[in-house]
Amino acid sequence: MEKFFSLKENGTDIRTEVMAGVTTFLTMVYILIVNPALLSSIGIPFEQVFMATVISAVIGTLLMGLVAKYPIAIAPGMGLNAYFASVVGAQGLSYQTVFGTVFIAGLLFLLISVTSLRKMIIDAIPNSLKYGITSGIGLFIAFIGLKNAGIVVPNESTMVTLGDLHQPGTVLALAGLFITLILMARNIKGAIFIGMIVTAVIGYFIGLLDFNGVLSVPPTPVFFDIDIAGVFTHSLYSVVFAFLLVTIFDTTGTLIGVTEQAGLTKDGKIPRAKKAFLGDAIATTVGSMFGTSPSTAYVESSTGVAAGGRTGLTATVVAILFAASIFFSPLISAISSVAAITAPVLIIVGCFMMEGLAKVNWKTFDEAFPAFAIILTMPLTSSISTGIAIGFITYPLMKLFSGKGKSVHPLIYIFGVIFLVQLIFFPTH
Ligand SMILES: Nc1nc2[nH]cnc2c(=O)[nH]1
Repeated sequence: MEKFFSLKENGTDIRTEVMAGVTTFLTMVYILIVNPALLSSIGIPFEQVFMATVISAVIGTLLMGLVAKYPIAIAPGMGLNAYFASVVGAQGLSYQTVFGTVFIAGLLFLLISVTSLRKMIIDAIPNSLKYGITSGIGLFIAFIGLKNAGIVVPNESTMVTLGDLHQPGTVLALAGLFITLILMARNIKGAIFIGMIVTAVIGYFIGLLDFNGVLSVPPTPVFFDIDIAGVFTHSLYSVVFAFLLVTIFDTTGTLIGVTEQAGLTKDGKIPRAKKAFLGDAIATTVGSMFGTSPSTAYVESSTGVAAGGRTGLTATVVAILFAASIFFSPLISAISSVAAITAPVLIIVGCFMMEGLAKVNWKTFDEAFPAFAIILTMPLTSSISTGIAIGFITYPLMKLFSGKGKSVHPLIYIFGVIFLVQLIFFPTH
């Protein structure tokens, strides 16, 4: 094991790596609760999503640990699951058809990962768009958290307003949010997970949470409940594109951030980037076949790195813990059914995703405005793909008008025209 993971070379040992793996697992295990909660709200059977979430997290994270050998975990991303749900709800599409879009995005991602297109796309996309998109998703999921908790409600004249803070569910969500924030401010490992459990215990005693047991035989996974032809009959190309772009940007940004933090980059580059991308692409494709939205490298991996994790052993430990979770479906199912328990997580993870805004050059207006336009429109239109489109349209336009048109990669102009045509003539979600 020492040799396989080059533990000594990376200045680490088995004990540190195991502790780092446990830390990362504790910070991201909420996804096993929140992902089925979000996706079952649009009709996908809870147990199908639960098993699909475990399967994609285990496959993606194992590939990251054993093949790419990074202390980085992969699982279905927050934001993309919410976007998935909004596409199904808004257009009356079946979830099987939207799984078809994830499947095609996964295959394209596989193709891009093994060719030079990967580098070209990553190099061509400016920081304002890359980080604007991740941050916009952060606001988008935080808004969903606020709505689910009843903290923000519809209003005729202002569209949204503050909800009734006396409702039991809203009070529980606020209590859960503050408990988790206190744990995070105290740097407690697994603060999000512990916060959810404490909120669930309070919820149980005040009668908002019902559960029948903790352990059971794992549910049977559902395989290939998917409609690929529907993607073409409904022309869902912009949805495929949104899934594809977001997974590529998100994984790139997270890989750069976490490998830099771990001191694993070489001359500013990520060694074995191709293998890491392949891990994510495979997890996304397999996930769509079992029933979940696209997977991505998790920012929460930074907690394991902070605990000393430097090698693929950390990720392997995370994968083993995810695999062991399949026996806890009754407990997870009960917790997922109470929005007040999952809403604080959506709000807090939303904050994590805003981190990239620091990398946008706010002093240069033609860089700042496209990023601003993305983070403004994503939550307000409840659409990640609309936010991406607005970013890709405004960026080259701003550069052209400010006389810097030549500094923009031709690919961005092509994307800009495609998004403009799509937004005007084929508005999907
Ligand atoms: N980078 C990243 N980390 C996450 N953690 C939870 N969801 C996400 C996501 O969508 N992207």
